[in-house]
Amino acid sequence: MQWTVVVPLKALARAKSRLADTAADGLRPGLALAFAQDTVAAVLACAAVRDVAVVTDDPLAARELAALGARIVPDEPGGGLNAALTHAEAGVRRARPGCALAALNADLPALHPAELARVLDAAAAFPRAFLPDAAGIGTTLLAAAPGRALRPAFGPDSRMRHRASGARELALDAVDSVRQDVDTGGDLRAALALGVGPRTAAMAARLLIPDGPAG
Ligand SMILES: Nc1nc2c(ncn2[C@@H]2O[C@H](COP(=O)(O)OP(=O)(O)OP(=O)(O)O)[C@@H](O)[C@H]2O)c(=O)[nH]1
Ligand SMILES: C=C(OP(=O)(O)O)C(=O)O
Repeated sequence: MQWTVVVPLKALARAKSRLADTAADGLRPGLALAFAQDTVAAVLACAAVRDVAVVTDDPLAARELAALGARIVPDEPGGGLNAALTHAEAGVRRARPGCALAALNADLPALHPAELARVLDAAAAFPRAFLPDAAGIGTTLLAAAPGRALRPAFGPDSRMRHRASGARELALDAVDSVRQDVDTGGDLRAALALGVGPRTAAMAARLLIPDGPAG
């Protein structure tokens, strides 16, 4: 099965507020963009992915991610993450009614295309499925089979809420790069230890965070 992946991205100036103690205000937008670029580049390199739509209102991010090959959907509702995803879902399904659709966070800088393919292949067996994040509280990926609505419930305790919504929780080994979202300085170190994409590695060097396995 070939997937359309929707990646939501907040305006960079407001993004990654929980990284305030790791990256100064002047560096955080660039760091959020680097995460999104490395995430989107890995999604585009995934054999199970047909195309990528980024839903965002950020002009710089839109330009940079379109240059990588993503389609940009304006965040017209302006009503937060789940409204943005549902809006993008409607547009994608208007254009291609029979597509399989997955929502994936933009803060997965260690994302490995082969691991994403394994998660999407596993999700294909269920009407709706999701992958919990590395912390075990949130969600990094929510998938809907052709003809099924995504019904996103991202946000606080989204693992519990996606489970309660009837989506199948995927229990997979060795997909750490798809689970490792970066919300805190500790998450960033964990992602660096997994191995991040080139833009995040360059930004981490500016933050003076050593790259490679955590000691
Ligand atoms: N298009 C869109 N994307 C959003 C919105 N809110 C969050 N996102 C994206 O959804 C994913 C999870 O976002 P959050 O954890 O809520 O926000 P964050 O910027 O990553 O981090 P914090 O500011 O620390 O909460 C990230 O990819 C965000 O960029 C929104 O209102 N619109
Ligand atoms: C929005 C979510 O992500 P984060 O962990 O980045 O808040 C979520 O897990 O539902």
